[in-house]
Amino acid sequence: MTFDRSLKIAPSILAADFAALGAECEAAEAQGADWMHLDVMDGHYVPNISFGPAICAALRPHIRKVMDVHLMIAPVDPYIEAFAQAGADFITAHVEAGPHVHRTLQAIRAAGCKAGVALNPGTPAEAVADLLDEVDLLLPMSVNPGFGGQKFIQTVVPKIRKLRDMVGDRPIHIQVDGGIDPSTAPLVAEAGADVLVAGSAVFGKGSVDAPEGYGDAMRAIREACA
Ligand SMILES: O=C(CO)[C@@H](O)[C@H](O)COP(=O)(O)O
Ligand SMILES: [Fe+2]
Repeated sequence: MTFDRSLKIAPSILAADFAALGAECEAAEAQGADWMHLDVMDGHYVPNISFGPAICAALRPHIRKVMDVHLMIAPVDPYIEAFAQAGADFITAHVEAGPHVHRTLQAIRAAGCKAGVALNPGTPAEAVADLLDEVDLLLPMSVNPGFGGQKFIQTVVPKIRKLRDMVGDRPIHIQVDGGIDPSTAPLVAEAGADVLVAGSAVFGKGSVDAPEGYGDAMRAIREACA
């Protein structure tokens, strides 16, 4: 199958109604979401706690498309199998989260998942230069991880360009996460990102009872990038 470098929108359920997560995932997909982004936070690597593998497993039957799990946890390795068992398609770990990133990425692939590596806004693109053979996805963060609804950090734009050059023809997705909305999306898409994570810009615009707002929000992002 040819590698899909077209623009994809991955709503982050961090901004969804936690009391109705299954219905929220179904609503977002019905309204045009390409991937579903699940933010796992441990209160240690980041100063917030969200949910773990049990919630991901419970959501799997409600997600027909790509289940994209963003791990903001340290350590990572002891939990890879649990997220793979939960049904993750992509598992992304932070390059800053441990000393043996190669081992982590290889373990993700060995567990049958696609492997992603995330970089915090203060981490240079070069930090992943020696990892390109081990990854299916690069995630330069456009906010410091831990919370939704933060302001987009502009320095991610030249970093995306640099990562795009480094990737060349390799089948590696470039995902961006944090503060993505119709005003910031075109900047990152033009720089070379193909997967745009958006939390508040999608789930903040509707509800399970009024899901058309999600569709309008995703259309606005796509149109801004066209
Ligand atoms: O990983 C994270 C935050 O750490 C994200 O996935 C957020 O959930 C994005 O939220 P918005 O900035 O789009 O509201
Ligand atoms: Fe995320």
